[in-house]
Amino acid sequence: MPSAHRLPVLPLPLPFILLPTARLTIPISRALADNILAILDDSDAGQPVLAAIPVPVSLEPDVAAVPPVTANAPPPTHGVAARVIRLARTRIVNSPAPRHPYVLHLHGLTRIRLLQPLDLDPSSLESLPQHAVAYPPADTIPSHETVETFKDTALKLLDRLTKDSVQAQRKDEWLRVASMVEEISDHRAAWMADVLVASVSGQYADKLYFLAATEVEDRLHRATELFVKQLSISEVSKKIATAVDESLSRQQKEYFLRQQLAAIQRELRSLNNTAPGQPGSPGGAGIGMGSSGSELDEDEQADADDLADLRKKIEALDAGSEERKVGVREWRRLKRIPQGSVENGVIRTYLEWLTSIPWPSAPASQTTAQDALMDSGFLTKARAQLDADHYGLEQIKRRLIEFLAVVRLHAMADGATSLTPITEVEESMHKLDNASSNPDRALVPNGSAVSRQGPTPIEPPKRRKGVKGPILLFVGPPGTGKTSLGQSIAKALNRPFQRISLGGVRDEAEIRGHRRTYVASGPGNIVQALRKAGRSDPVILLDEVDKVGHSNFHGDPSAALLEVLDPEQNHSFSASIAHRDDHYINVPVDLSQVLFICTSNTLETISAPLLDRCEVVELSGYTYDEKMHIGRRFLLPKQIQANGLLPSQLQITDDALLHVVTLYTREAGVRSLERAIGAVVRFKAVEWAEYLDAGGRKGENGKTWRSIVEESELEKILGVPRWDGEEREREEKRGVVYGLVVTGMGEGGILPVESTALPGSGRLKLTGSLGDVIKESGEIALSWVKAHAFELGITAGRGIDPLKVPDPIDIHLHLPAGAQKKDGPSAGIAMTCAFVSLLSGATVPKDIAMTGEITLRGRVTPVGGIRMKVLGAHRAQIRKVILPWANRKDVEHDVSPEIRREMQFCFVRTIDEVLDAAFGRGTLGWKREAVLLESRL
Ligand SMILES: Nc1ncnc2c1ncn2[C@@H]1O[C@H](COP(=O)(O)OP(=O)(O)OP(=O)(O)O)[C@@H](O)[C@H]1O
Repeated sequence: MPSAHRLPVLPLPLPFILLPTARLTIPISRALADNILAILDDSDAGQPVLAAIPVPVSLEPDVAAVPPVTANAPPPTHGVAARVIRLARTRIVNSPAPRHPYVLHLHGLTRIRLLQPLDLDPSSLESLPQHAVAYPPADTIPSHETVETFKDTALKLLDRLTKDSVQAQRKDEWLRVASMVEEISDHRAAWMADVLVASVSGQYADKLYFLAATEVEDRLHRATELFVKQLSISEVSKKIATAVDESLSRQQKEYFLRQQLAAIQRELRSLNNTAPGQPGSPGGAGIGMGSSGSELDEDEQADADDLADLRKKIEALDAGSEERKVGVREWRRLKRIPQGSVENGVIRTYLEWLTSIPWPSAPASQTTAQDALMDSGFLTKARAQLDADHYGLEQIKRRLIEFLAVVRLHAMADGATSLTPITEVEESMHKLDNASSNPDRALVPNGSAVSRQGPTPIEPPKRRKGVKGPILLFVGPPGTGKTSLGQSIAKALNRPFQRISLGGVRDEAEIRGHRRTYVASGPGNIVQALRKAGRSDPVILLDEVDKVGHSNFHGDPSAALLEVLDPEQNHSFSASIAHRDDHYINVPVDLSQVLFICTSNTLETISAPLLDRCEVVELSGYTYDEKMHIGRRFLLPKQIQANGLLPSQLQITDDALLHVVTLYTREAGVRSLERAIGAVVRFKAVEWAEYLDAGGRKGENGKTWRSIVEESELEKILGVPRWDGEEREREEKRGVVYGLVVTGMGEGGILPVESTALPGSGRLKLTGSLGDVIKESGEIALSWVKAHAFELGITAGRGIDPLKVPDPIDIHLHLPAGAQKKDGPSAGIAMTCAFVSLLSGATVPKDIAMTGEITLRGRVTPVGGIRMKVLGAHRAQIRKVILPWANRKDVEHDVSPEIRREMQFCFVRTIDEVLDAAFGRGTLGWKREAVLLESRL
């Protein structure tokens, strides 16, 4: 270096390095900044030039002073002359003062060399010692080959950098540099080398080595070496990245290949199955990978099979239908979502539900149901079915046959070209029914009754839209055959039967399903029933509709139920299909083909809108006689079969059965009778088994086997009779009268009305969980008795309060079974009789029971539940019932002739008549003229 000059030396600590043409920003200490400022102040030119010399000393005191890469590096004498562009103070808010609070911006100008190596004492790094520097000679023109090699390598490196750049802007920059390199002339090549080496990343030592190259030729060689090294580094990293990528895609490839393999195995297996003649063929054995595979492979296989099944089911859905669209959409989502994820499972479950619902479009077996309806002998067969399953219930069976006839007419009207309004059809049905009292005659749609022996063949309709009719509501106590009647209707219609228990349903979602956003969501019970039925036209029995919850924070289940029982669809011939949504399925589900039947124990708690949609069919309960028949003809054979005996192996005598019916059960239905008969049959089955075990001769205790069950054996089998002596315990007592009630379960029975007098001040006390209406009835009854105390012979003169004279008393009236709530006006006459009995001393016989509402003027007005009450009274062995005159028609219509024959009915209009009927004429000291006189007043 020929010329020498003195410059302040700025040591560049590790890892900073500045090349000619490049720019650099470094943090510096306050002391160094002060020194630079001092130079700036002295400088005339404004931007002083420093000698920037890279030194192997770190800015951070704890970093090793000389890193290994620089161990063989030349001593710190080489650097660049750098112009100070800017000195600034860094501002970091709320932070302690940094050790290097200033930043210095430098611009590299040209290579220089210190004539004396720099002292690496740390204190000298803070000062700017003046050093003598030498400038290199002016650049010569390098050889063309050297330039070409340099350009070649540089372009390769630039190409790699362009390819590896992720950002588009960076790519463009590299491309621009590459085009510059291509066009650079030989004498500018060395300058280009400085620019490129400053721009590409490289190791500190390599750059230091490059900086020290003062000769042009040498500089280009060193730059080429550096590029080659850089290129190989980036190629190696690329290779590593590709290798990682490849290993990932190999896994994917393996997965797809496995899937294909599974599909091929499946196909081969089905081929083998269809060619039973060559099960052991070499080809087949060779391919039989399934046999050598583990059970884990089988699991995978089963999973793939399930998916294939699901796909087939979606493809089987009617093209263009809503369910198909949703199915396809969800299937696509399923394919996108990784297997084993929660979402995947959720979609699969949904698709399984969606495809398992019997959509009307599916190739359904409704034809069988339709054929059954179109069969001209349909009603005869239906009647036979009802008779085969149920004893008695004549009126109900007649009503059901009417119902089925309407269903049939609807089905046929659907197929007819002009649609008849439902009312007309129903009217014609009723006319037909009235015209034809002959049970041997069946109803046909053309409005005439014809003999069953020669039914007119009916032309099947061209179009089939399912069958409709009013919604039946069976109301009655438990065990009276509501469910089994529903089953018989389903059998008659040749449709599947499903029962949905609505008792205690509080959550709307139980009917409508949960939205799919809920974890473990699923469809509602209507859709579940449809799936179980496997057809879109089942008979669905909605059990205990009276016990469905009303609006609460879980929604409104009764409103959801109403929607299911949409009257629009059930009371019209409209061809439109009523759709009801299930929140989970979220595709309109067509319920127009479903025949809904509801059951309930009582009408009281059913909401009015629901009641409005239903045709009520009341089942009141059975008499002893009917129970005997049901027991013998239906329940006993059923139990014998259920317990594995033969009819010849067990007989129950009439006396024994009557004993069971009367003394072991008292309910309106036959459920406990069925249980009791079941217990008897099981007892005998055990005896029979023991008898067989003992060699077929002697049974338990050495007795021989007896197939006949007699009355005397019952106590041993069923225990002490529950109702034995109940009648005997009933007493004819002053102040006690028997009323008639219907319980919340719809069961009729008798209820004692007890009254007693105790010292007091003329007050009435009423107990027994009584509601307001029944309490008011009690007050009316007492007021009437007080007002007529003289006429009844209770007081010696008019205007005397029997509760004050001769002694002041209180009356306490109680209705037992205090835990059960009681209300209603029907105990009016019973309470009046109880007060009269208590105050007059006359008693009402214990086999008399009564029901009826009273008015203050002494009139008796009608009450409900007569049939249930009368049946209950009959079961309780009451001989005489006192009923309001206006209820006469109920007894005539609803009470069977046997019961009417066995019991005495007194229909009364006034309390006078009640008292005569209850106490017997002449028992009370009536002063009737006075009553008449008062009546006239
Ligand atoms: N008239 C009848 N003839 C023959 N069997 C009958 C008759 N009535 C009821 N049963 C039988 O009594 C049993 C109980 O009847 P079912 O289950 O239909 O009663 P339910 O009214 O539906 O009772 P719940 O209200 O408790 O559901 C059944 O086995 C049924 O077959």
